[in-house]
Amino acid sequence: MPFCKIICCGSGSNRKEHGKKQVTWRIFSLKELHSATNNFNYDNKLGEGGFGSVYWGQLWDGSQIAVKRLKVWSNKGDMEFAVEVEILALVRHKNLLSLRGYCAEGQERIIVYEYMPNLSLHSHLHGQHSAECLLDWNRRMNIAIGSAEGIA
Ligand SMILES: Nc1ncnc2c1ncn2[C@@H]1O[C@H](COP(=O)(O)OP(=O)(O)OP(=O)(O)O)[C@@H](O)[C@H]1O
Repeated sequence: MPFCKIICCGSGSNRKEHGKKQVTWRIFSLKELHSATNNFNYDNKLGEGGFGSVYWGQLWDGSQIAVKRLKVWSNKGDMEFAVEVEILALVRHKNLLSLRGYCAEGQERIIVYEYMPNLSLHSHLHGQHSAECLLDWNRRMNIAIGSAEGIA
């Protein structure tokens, strides 16, 4: 899903706050992101998608971020990067992941998002947390409607 990252598991009150606050994005330096992620340390790795690896990081002000780093520079990767940044910079919705900014230095292409704790919806539906999570049909319907609202 290249440009519509849907928030699924953040805490309710934080999500509302983020929905109202018009958080603006900015350009990050590579140095700042190295420092925030402990040099893209393996221990900070949250996961991996088609674009590249995603790392947890913390900025100087204490705020937590998720840092997605393009694995190998290519025209296709560069295009995906531009599309995702452009769209996320334009849209703000409580059910969409907020863009914190990006970094484009040399061949590095990095997208910085707000950090979403509590793992992905996929892991709650089908992964290791599906047994303990107990999502009843009511909650599943609310998630489906919330996702549809975010996409719309
Ligand atoms: N903002 C975030 N906060 C917390 N974890 C995240 C965040 N973004 C991504 N992750 C973690 O990193 C993993 C990979 O994210 P990514 O967005 O690359 O996945 P994808 O949608 O499958 O990939 P792609 O669309 O690039 O093919 C996610 O499954 C999730 O565990």
